[in-house]
Amino acid sequence: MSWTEYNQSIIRYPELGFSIDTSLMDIPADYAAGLELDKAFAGIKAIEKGDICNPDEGRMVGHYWLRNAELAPTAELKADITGPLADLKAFAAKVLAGEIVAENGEKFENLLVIGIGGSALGPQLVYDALGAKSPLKTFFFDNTDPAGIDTTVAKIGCGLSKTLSLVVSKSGGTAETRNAMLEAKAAYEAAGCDFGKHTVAITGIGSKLDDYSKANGFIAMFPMDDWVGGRTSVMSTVGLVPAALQGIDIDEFLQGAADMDALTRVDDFAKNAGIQLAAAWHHAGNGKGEKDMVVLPYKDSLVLFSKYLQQLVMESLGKELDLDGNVVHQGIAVYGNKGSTDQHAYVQQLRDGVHNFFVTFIEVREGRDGQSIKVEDDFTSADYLQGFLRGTRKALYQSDRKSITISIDKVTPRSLGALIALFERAVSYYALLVNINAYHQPGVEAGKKAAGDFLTLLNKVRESLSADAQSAEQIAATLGDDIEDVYHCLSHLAANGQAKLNAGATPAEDSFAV
Ligand SMILES: O=P(O)(O)OC[C@H]1O[C@](O)(CO)[C@@H](O)[C@@H]1O
Repeated sequence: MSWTEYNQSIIRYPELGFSIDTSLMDIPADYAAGLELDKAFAGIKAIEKGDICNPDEGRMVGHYWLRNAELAPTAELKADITGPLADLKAFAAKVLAGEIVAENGEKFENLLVIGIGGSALGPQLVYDALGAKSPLKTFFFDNTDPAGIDTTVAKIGCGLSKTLSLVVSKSGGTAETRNAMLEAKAAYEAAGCDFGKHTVAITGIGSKLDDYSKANGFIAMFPMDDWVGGRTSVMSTVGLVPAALQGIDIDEFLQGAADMDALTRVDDFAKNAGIQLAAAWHHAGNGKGEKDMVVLPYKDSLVLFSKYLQQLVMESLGKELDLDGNVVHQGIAVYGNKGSTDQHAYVQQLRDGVHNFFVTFIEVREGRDGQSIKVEDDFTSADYLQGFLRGTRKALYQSDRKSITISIDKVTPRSLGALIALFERAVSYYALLVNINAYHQPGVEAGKKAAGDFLTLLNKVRESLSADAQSAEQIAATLGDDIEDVYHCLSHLAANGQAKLNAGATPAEDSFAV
């Protein structure tokens, strides 16, 4: 790759301390000409002006308005953004000033965020990246795993009485979040505390959670709008309530995103990092996601960015049908962790093994805030980190492995907001280029339904247990259900003290009794 090509491939936004270098993607100069760029630019405008761009759910797609309420298509929608923003800032200020306190009159010292998917990943990323000096130590329940919940409760320990909980669910009906909330309630009650007096809801108006919050005397409820998707909700009340409570400058966070939005909505391919990122993904995977995206931030505080992008990209782009109903099985698989840590893990395969990916490096130019010691005569730890990034990038390219490098000066609310906005925009553009709805998630419903079927069967199996040991086959014959499904119910009951297992040599020879 020549110096000239590097200069032609890089886009720099000095006002954001940002650059993106696609030179190592080897994109032919005329590649963009073969893409439906006009459709993508027109599509983004339709999204931002409030068309129903999530047709399957009949919803607008409004996350771009969250950082610039002036863009909202009506005064009412604008007020739905600015009102809660002012309220949440006032609320956070009162909590941090000790004006809103725990039931025992003490200042809150901890925060427990209860949510899953888009209702957890954004707050987790923001806290990890920016929350080092948070006045509220923050914990998460992001699953229905009781052992995980126990571990977190043990970590909070006697601090539970000074812990403010946020229950976050757009739909207000997500089973994992409901379960985790009830587990939290039980933990507060075991500590002699009233759950409602320590808890805030963030949910859609009129949802089950909204009703529950009123019935249980929650401290407050912050609304979430149906035109914001879970995976793009970090700049709504979902991400901003916890961030404000953590003392993070949410105005800067929103401004970074607004600035990136402004720079990536221009109809000029040469200047638009969002459409160029989408085009790079398109080229890498032949418009069909044939290559996975490995995300490698060389900065510990961005370790969750790969996980965050995994939901943003895969839940948005992983679709069976296109907008015309054709079966397309679109998507881009995303995984990653951080550099240079991963150099001592899977980078070996990236360099030498199966060639099914491209890398997105995230470079943070400043090593640390402050002076560094020399770890060798001439070098600091930051020199090494930079050396490993540049070295890995080059070594991969020498073995024909492509990469994008995105650089920011440092991890700040502003740069994180800009990074998130860049990827949100690239996802929108990519979806427009390949003609899919990026804003629904029908596939998730199949798993939820199957889980419901399992629970129904679990009840039936539990009731059919008797003092006489029976095999899965016998119980399945009585119930008229699938033997393997019945067997898994029996195994689960036995592992959780609700059935007695007489182990045989094979699952068919196992038998179960009450
Ligand atoms: O905020 P909710 O409604 O609890 O949903 C949580 C997550 O579940 C999903 O709807 C998928 O089931 C995600 O899109 C979403 O982020």
